[in-house]
Amino acid sequence: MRTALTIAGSDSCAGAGIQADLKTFYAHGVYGMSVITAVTAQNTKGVIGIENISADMVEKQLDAIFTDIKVDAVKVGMLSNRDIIKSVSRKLKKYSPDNIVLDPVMVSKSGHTLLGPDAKDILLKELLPLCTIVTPNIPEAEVITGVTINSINDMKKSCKVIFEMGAKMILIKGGHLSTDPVDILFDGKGFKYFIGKRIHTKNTHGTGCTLSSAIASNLAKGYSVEKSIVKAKEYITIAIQNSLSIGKGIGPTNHFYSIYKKCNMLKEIGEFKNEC
Ligand SMILES: Nc1ncnc2c1ncn2[C@@H]1O[C@H](COP(=O)(O)OP(=O)(O)OP(=O)(O)O)[C@@H](O)[C@H]1O
Ligand SMILES: Cc1ncc(COP(=O)(O)O)c(N)n1
Repeated sequence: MRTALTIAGSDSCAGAGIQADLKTFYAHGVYGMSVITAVTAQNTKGVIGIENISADMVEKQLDAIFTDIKVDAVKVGMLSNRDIIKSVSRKLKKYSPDNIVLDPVMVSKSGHTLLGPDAKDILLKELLPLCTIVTPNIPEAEVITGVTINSINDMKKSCKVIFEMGAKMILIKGGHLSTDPVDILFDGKGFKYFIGKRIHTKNTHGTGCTLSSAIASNLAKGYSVEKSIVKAKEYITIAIQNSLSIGKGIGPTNHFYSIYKKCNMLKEIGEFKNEC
């Protein structure tokens, strides 16, 4: 079985962070593992508290996994502060896994800061160049580049700036556009466009976490970066279409629906015999 590791924060309501990542790995048939960088007290309405894990304990978790188990892909999410970023970068440099997807989480959908203001520079300098692909949303791309994004052209300009900073591949996600969402991939040579239809729902908690861990799952299974994004977009679209009105705020996406659909499909073609 292929394996994937998430290095991210815990979200107590499980719409985003470690919990969303592990659900996504599971739904993709990939063995999921976790290194927790912070514990957040969080629900669909917002973030109530954050307690960071010490950099030393983050390193111990990384050593525990990498000295024992082959990791086919890594997804990196919330990293909180400079010390944690330095530790994660050092260990990823040392163990050098084949595929690293960096979701540069900065602010939650509910507006809470998840990355210290002094941590951005070290993230870009130490971690960005180690990653196969970085997946900022529009506000994150604006903070990284200083380029205001109002159009597809602005997204393309930002991709080029992030490439110049040392990223190998950049996917700027269009969930925050006012139009239909268009995600743009740049590999230093050309652009690819992943065009979606906007699903009108308030329940989009954890969409970025889910997309990046779906990309990591597909990379772990050996798909190319482009194919991994196409398949991850299919997954997130179904998860948003069937998102859940749980709680009073921004509800989570629905991972179960994808598994359920897959099981029924396998049943139909006679390859799934057990109860699903
Ligand atoms: N309402 C929507 N309808 C269809 N696709 C969407 C919608 N919102 C987001 N997406 C898609 O979901 C993926 C994640 O994009 P988004 O811009 O929401 O990331 P994000 O802001 O990092 O998410 P989060 O911070 O909530 O985890 C992208 O592929 C985007 O196109
Ligand atoms: C632990 C953790 N990681 C990431 C996010 C971003 O997700 P969102 O933007 O949907 O709030 C979050 N809220 N919590």
